[in-house]
Amino acid sequence: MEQPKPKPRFVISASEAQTHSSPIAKLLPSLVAPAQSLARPPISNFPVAAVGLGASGRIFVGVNVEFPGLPFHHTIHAEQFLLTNLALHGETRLDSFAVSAAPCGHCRQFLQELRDAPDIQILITSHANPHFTPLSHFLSHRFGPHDLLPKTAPLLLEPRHNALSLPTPIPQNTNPNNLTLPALEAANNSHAPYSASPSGVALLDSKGTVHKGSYIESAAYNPSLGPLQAALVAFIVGGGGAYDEIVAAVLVEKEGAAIKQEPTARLVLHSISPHCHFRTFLATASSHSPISS
Ligand SMILES: O=c1ccn([C@H]2C[C@H](O)[C@@H](CO)O2)c(=O)[nH]1
Ligand SMILES: [Zn+2]
Repeated sequence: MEQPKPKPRFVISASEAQTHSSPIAKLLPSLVAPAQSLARPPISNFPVAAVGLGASGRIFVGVNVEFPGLPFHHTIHAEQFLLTNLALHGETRLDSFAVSAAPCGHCRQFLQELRDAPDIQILITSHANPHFTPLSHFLSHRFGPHDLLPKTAPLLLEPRHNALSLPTPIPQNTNPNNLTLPALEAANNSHAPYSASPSGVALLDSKGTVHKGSYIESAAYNPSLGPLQAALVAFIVGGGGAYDEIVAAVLVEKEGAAIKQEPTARLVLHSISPHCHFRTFLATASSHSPISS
């Protein structure tokens, strides 16, 4: 008798991945089609899923997310979602991933933020003869972090602390939902070495769960993923449904920063959850901040 198909999930533990009878090279592509049902593409109706293996042995899923009523550049690509999901769970390396369609140029560029990016193995399940091929084959002559940063700078997924702090005390009446500290933590994890303008968002849903997202920059600037998008990834991974379940949001960004997230985050949030309460707090960077040196 055929086994009932397990429901697709965004994270699979290493021990669970090992209990599967198929080797990882077969398991990753086998999870792509079921994971496509987790995508949210109301405009294109083109669901994309990327299923990746982290260095810890855990398996992570990324899907595309589209926002009706907003310009296309707010879209989250499946590969961006995958990297955000890895960051959210403290995974430090992406080994390989299987994806339902060829990664676009924007995603090939976004993946350059990872250490040893050229070695990441990619399999496209919709191809006639699917097999793993290194990212360097998809994007040769890369432009990446090494073009702009010193070799020692932490890359995406590598441990960092941006040394941001908030003026104390934060008045209690401005912090009704305890979102400020999670948003500060997210800002301190943000990968923003090109602008030195880290930021983070914390969202509160109607069940009382907090979801954190850290802004992720790309060396090529435009493929960067905003802090609200990153927090929406956490909301979706955390089982969130409709966006109007998001009742409150806090953005933390750096005082006097070269780039500002506040107007864009407010606009996107207002569009997807019109009654959501939104506040911004400005953080100061200590003079020993690794990103301002
Ligand atoms: O590399 C890619 C290419 C496209 N898409 C998504 C974006 C949009 O939602 C839809 C159509 O382009 O597919 C991805 O997620 N990854
Ligand atoms: Zn893409």
